[in-house]
Amino acid sequence: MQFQALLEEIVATLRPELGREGQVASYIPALARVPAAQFGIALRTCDGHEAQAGDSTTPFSIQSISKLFTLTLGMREMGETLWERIGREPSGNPFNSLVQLESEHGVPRNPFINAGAIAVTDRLVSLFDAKAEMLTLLSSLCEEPIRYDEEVAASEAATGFRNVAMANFMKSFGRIDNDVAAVLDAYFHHCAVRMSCAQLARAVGFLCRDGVHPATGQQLLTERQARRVNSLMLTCGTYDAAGEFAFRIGLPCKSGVGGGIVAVVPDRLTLCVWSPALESSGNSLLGMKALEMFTAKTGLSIF
Ligand SMILES: NC(=O)CC[C@H](N)C(=O)O
Repeated sequence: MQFQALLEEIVATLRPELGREGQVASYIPALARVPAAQFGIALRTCDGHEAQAGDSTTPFSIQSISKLFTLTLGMREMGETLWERIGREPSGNPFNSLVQLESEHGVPRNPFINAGAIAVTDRLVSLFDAKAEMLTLLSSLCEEPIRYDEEVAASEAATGFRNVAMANFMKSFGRIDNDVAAVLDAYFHHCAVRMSCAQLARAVGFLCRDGVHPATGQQLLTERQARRVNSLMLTCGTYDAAGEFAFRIGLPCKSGVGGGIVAVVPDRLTLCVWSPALESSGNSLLGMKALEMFTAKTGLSIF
């Protein structure tokens, strides 16, 4: 299949729509300054062929896409015990909602909402330097150094009132072991990783290869764990728009409020789209359109 030509066609079709609809995330001041009129797309097949178009090498804030890698580290280190403190059900609520936490005794619905990622991060902080470990994993998957955007991390720390509330609330139920400030410092940094579409398409490659690290050939997750990450992406990866994503796109996806979305076609390829303007649930508007075009034109879907 001519993926390069297809990605160029998608960029050419959607470019005229840039800046017309949606809003750049404004609740994190450092993200509010990102110019909306940018759009990139990149893919990598399981056997290592890459294609990319538009602003595919421009680094952006990966935000909640980091929750995928936080979960990967948690599953790799803890196996089944990870699920003692985190559920596996879609929340049907915004990613930063607190409402279910009270009646559900501080156990977040899933690892892909903020509360869930904070709970997984707490487990990682108990094991190692979670900030360093994240960069080690991402740099190894991308085969080049990956770094934090300290300005974004500081901006989140200064304004992340809901995340502070959530972490303290979970701590009050005895669900957070470590100092809340230390857990949030790691969480905010993870959200503030800077990567491009091309790097992200490569970094999630293990999810279309049954958990095998694309560069080293090592088993990062077991085949069963990789399948489970994909199923969680489908049901929970795009917050309260997960149903809409399954309906329109039909692929496991994980989004972030920086405007990036990664998607997996199991056993075939991984892709990443980026455009900063978001719809009301916090997913990239043009990113969703691009993925919809991609699946419509290729017929690739898990259904
Ligand atoms: N959906 C997102 O990308 C949210 C991540 C953001 N850093 C937050 O904690 O609010």
